[in-house]
Amino acid sequence: MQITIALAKGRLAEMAEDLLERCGLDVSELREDSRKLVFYDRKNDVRYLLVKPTDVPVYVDHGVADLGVVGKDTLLEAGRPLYEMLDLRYGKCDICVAGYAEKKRQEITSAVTRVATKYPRIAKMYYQQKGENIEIIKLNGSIELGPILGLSDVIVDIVESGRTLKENGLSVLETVCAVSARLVVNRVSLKTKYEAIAPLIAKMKEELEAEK
Ligand SMILES: Nc1ncnc2c1ncn2[C@@H]1O[C@H](COP(=O)(O)OP(=O)(O)OP(=O)(O)O)[C@@H](O)[C@H]1O
Ligand SMILES: O=P(O)(O)OC[C@H]1O[C@H](OP(=O)(O)OP(=O)(O)O)[C@H](O)[C@@H]1O
Repeated sequence: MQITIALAKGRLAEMAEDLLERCGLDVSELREDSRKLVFYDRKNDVRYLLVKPTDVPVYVDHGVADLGVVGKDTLLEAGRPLYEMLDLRYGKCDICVAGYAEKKRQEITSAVTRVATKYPRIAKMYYQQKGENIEIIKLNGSIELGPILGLSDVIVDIVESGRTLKENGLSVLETVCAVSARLVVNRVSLKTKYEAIAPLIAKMKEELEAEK
């Protein structure tokens, strides 16, 4: 029974390949420098799709992929009804509210806090919880520019080392949540392909335990 795994391209790809390899899967096709988007491990009857991180939850939710590997940030933002099976413990970072430190923040004059972010859903949920009214300004990258250019008061973005913030004169003001890569499964696939999926999840769990 073939299973399809959607993998996020970019930062998280290599670590996902390493983990799959340690679980006995053949990822050699994935490691080839090609422009292909679909890869196979024919021996283990696994098909891999290499897609944009934000598209991983889409493929898994639609059942085109049975499993997916993607960051918790992307999952929260997608808000799709997937089963999150494992915390893979790599790709670690935080989602934070960042901006100018207190002194400069007092200079903010806008009535409603303007929040620049690539994560409108997460930002909305976070401020709703706090009972604060905000205006979201959706950006797709270089989010730190928001407060610098006065486009926004703060940002909600990923912080890993903190270097980008520091080099742009900004600081973490609040931590929204911790992020790491997760294994997600389509709800129907978990039932219909249980015999193929369960051993793979068990093996991944074993590998992650051995790492501790
Ligand atoms: N320093 C970091 N910056 C951004 N993402 C990080 C960082 N550290 C870990 N991650 C994780 O890696 C994922 C982002 O990977 P990547 O940067 O390849 O994609 P992206 O820039 O969001 O995608 P796209 O190419 O679609 O813009 C995030 O969703 C997050 O889970
Ligand atoms: O705390 P740090 O280690 O500096 O990492 C955080 C930075 O990395 C990410 O940007 P990315 O490199 O994905 O570029 P982007 O601005 O295009 O999103 C994120 O949006 C921050 O800007």
